Formats: sequence, structure tokens, C-alpha cells
Amino acid sequence: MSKTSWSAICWRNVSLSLLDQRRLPAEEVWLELTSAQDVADAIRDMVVRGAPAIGITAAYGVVLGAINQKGQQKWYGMVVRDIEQLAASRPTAVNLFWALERMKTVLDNARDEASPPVAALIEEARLIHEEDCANNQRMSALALSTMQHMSGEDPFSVMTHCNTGALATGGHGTALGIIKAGASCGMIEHVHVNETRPWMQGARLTSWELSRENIPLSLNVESAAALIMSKGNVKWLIVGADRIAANGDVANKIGTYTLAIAARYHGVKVMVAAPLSSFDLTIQSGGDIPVEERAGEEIMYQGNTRIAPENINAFNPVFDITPAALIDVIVTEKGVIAQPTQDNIKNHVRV
Ligand SMILES: CSC[C@H]1O[C@H](OP(=O)(O)O)[C@H](O)[C@@H]1O
Repeated sequence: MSKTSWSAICWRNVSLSLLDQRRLPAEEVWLELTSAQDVADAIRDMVVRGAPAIGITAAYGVVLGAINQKGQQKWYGMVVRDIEQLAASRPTAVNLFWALERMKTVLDNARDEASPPVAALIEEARLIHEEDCANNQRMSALALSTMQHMSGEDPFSVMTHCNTGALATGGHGTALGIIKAGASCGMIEHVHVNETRPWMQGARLTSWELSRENIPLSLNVESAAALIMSKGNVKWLIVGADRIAANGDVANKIGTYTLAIAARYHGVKVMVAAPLSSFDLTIQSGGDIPVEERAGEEIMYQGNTRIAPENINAFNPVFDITPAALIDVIVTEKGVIAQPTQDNIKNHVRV
């Protein structure tokens, strides 16, 4: 894979290949998937993760479902069931449902045909993938001009959480795409990478993406984040989003809320980078966003080593909600929302 523009999602004629993100950074292993069920399992098991990447992958999952129904009389009902299985794979990232809705529209337009519209579905999935890459590039340009305006000419450090790079999107990245762009133009001189327990997206994935591009970074446990911010050279906390409510509240990786509180206390500005497909205006505020809880075992092991006693309870929410009041800017492919509110969100998102 080239170091700057690449994707962990590859459509190969009639099958889908995914870079298994559970094996990174130690191994680069590609899995080949040939059914919608394979794709639903891969999303649930976090072979692929990251809000936009989940949506793009699910779109290709619908294509696989249609291919497997070629020549079947009841193809429509079977592919609709595939869509339902894909939708049930993870609950928080609204990009998943947004992408599936686009694929369902293509399916419905051919509902009375003798066979599924495979070519049209491939075209729509590729469009979703390519649009995401283009959106990321536009987001980076808008974010850099915003940071230059708000933080001046001197190079500065930033902090990021989880992974929002090429691995989490169709390529380049949202928040990490901005950071890569900022580093390449000399605006950003150092990146503080939160390890992001329990799945370690920061330690395993963001560090891997940044080090491949020789971008200066230091890895830290989240517990050190406020101390780092207190030193004064971090100007921005730049993170992604899995779902943004109508009032600007943001669902993102667990720990984002804590970081935003520390950032506000230490005068660090908070930037959320997300495509328009991450907004969900049907949800009024963050409290109504479904927050995924995963198995307690995920926090009781480090690798294969158990780090907690048997037979204890665990609480493992993998997202939290950052109130709009703690967010300085939201950057999308369309522009920048300063001090997000119900009104400026509505004006920004409307077609
Ligand atoms: C570019 S959005 C990435 C978004 O997804 C991550 O969650 P997960 O790794 O569990 O899919 C995290 O919330 C990131 O901000």
C-alpha cells in the first residue's frame, strides 16, 4: 500500500477484500469476503471499523448479497434480508444506515426485474467509496484554513483519539486526514496519540498510519491527556464522530467526552471532523443516540492475558456523547460550523 493515499477496503470484481484491522500493526492480513453475512460479521467483529468505513463496507456487502441472488426468483426479499443483517451489525455509526439506505434505493428501483441490479449496485457502492475520499480531502482543506485563522502561523501540537484515518474511512481520513495534511504543510509539528482503550485504535492504528508517513507523534495513555494539555503546546483536540445529533451533540469513541472537558479547562480548542453522512437530524440530542456496549471481556484482557478476576461485572460502552457546548468547530466537506447549535447545524446540513 502506498503511504499517502490508500484504502483498507478493496472491491475485486465479485468479492470484497478487507485489511484485518485486528491484526495491525504486527501483521497486514487481507480477508476475502463473498457474502453479506461475511460482511456483517466483519463489521461486528471489527475487522473493519470507523464510521465511514463501516458504511462503505456495508454497501459492498449489499452487492455481494445481490451477486449471490442472481437467477433467484425471490432475489429482492433475500437481498432486503441481507440489508437488515448488515444494519444489525453495529448500532452507533449512522453512516452504516445512510449507506444502506442509498443501496436500498437502487434495489427498489429494480424491484420488478427478473434479477438483482448488480451493475447498478456496484456503481452506487463505488460512488459512496469515492465520494468519501473526496469529502476527506475537502474537509482537510477547510480545517487547515480554520486552524490557521484561529491559531496563527506558528507550528503547534495537536491531540487525537481513536483512529480516524484511512483505516476508518474510504481513504485519507477525517480528523487524522486533517492532521496528516497539517503535518505535511508544517502547520502541525507533533501529534499526541491517545492509546484508546480497550481496542487500542490509537496505539495500534493511528500510530501505524502516522509513523508510515514519518509524522512526529508520541503515544500516551488517555489518563495522561489532561497533563499533556496542561503543558500548553497542544492547540487542538481533533477527533471524528460516529453520529451527530440535530443539536450538535457528538457520539464518538469512549473517552472523547472526558477529553473535551479537559480541553475546555486548558484552553485547547475542540474540532470534530465528520462527513455530512455522520449527521442524524432525526435525533434531537445526544442522549437519544444508541451507544454500543461490547462484551465485558474486551476490557478484562490485554491480548491473550487476563487482567481482571473471573466472575466480575464489567461496563464496556465503546462510545460517549460530547455536548455541543464543549465543541468549538465541526468541519464537514461542505464547510465549518463554529459553536454548533440546533440552528447552524440545520442550516449547514440541509440540501
Ligand atoms: C472516521 S470515524 C472513526 C470513528 O469510529 C471509531 O469507532 P470504532 O473504531 O469503534 O469504529 C471512533 O469513534 C472514531 O472517531
